[in-house]
Amino acid sequence: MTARILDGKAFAAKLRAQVADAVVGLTKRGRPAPGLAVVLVGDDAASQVYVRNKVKATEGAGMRSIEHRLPADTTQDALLQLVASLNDDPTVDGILVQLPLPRHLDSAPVIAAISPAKDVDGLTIENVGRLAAGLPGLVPCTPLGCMLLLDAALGDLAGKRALVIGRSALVGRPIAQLLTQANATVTVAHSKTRDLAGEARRAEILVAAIGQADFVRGDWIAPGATVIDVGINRIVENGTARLVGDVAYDEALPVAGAITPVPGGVGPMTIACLLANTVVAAHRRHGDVAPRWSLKED
Ligand SMILES: Nc1nc(=O)c2c([nH]1)NC[C@@H]1CN(c3ccc(C(=O)N[C@@H](CCC(=O)O)C(=O)O)cc3)C=[N+]21
Repeated sequence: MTARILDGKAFAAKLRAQVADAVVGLTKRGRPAPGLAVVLVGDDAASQVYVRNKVKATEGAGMRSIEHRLPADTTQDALLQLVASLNDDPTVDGILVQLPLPRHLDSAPVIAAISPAKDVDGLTIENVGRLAAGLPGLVPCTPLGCMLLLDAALGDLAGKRALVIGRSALVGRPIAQLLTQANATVTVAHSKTRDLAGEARRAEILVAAIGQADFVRGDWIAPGATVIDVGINRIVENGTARLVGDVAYDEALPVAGAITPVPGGVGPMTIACLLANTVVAAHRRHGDVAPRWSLKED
C-alpha cells in the first residue's frame, strides 16, 4: 500500500479560486475588493519569501495587498501606532503581523492591539476565546487549512481518534479545538508525553506540529492513518538546503492512508486560508453572510 498524497498546492489553488469567486460576488454587490495588510518588521530572509508569496496570492485572488515593511529597529510604539492606523483604515479588512518579531519587540501587546474583526491570524484573545467557546470568529490559517484538508480526505471526522503533537498557540492548540468541534476524539501530545510512539500508533488522524525534522517515524503510524504534517524545517544535506516536515515522509508513505508532503502540503493551504479569512472578515464587516469553504470532490 502507498498513501494518497494530499496535494496541498492543488487544494490551495481550488480554495483560492473559491476566494476569487467570493471577491467577485462582493464587488458585484458594490462592495470594495477586500484588503489584506501585512506587516513585516526587519529583514529575516524566510519571512521575506512568505510575504512575497502572500502578496502574489492576494492580488491573484482579486484582492488588495497593503504591505508595510518596517526596519529591524522599529520601536514598540511605532508598531502599535501602525496597527492602530490599520484598524481605523476602512480599506483594510485583514491585518497580519508577521511573527516572530525582532527580539526587542513584545508581540503580545501588538497582537492585542489588532481589531478582532480584522485579526485574520485568529491570534487575539477575542478570537482564541471564540474558538474555545465554539462561537463564530476568525480561526488561525494553518489549523483552518489542516481541517479543510482533513475534510477533503476523510469527510465526517465524528468518532475518529486524532492525535495532535504540539500545543502552540498558532497551530497545535487551535487544531485540537477544531478537531474537537468536528467530534473527533482528540489527544494533545507534547514534550512531556509518555510513550508518544504508542499514542501515535492509536491515532487514525495524526497531526504533527512539533518543528523538528523527521521527528515522527514510520513505525509510529497506524496502517491507513491520515497524516497531516505541519512542520516546515530547513535542513542542509550534502551542502544543499531543502525543506522537510516533522514526519519521516519516506517511512510514512508505505504505511499511511493519506499524507501531506512538505513542501506542497499544509504551507500553501496556510496562505490560501489567509485570503479566505480576509474575505470572511470583509463579508462580516459589511454585514454580508460569509462564504463557507469546502475542498471536497463535488
Ligand atoms: N503572523 C504569522 N502568521 C503566519 O501564518 C506565519 C507567520 N506569522 N510567520 C511565519 C510563519 C510561516 N508561515 C508559512 C506559510 C506558508 C508557507 C509555505 O507555503 N511553504 C511552502 C514552501 C515555501 C518555500 O519553498 O520556502 C510549502 O510548504 O510548500 C511556509 C510558511 C506562516 N507563518
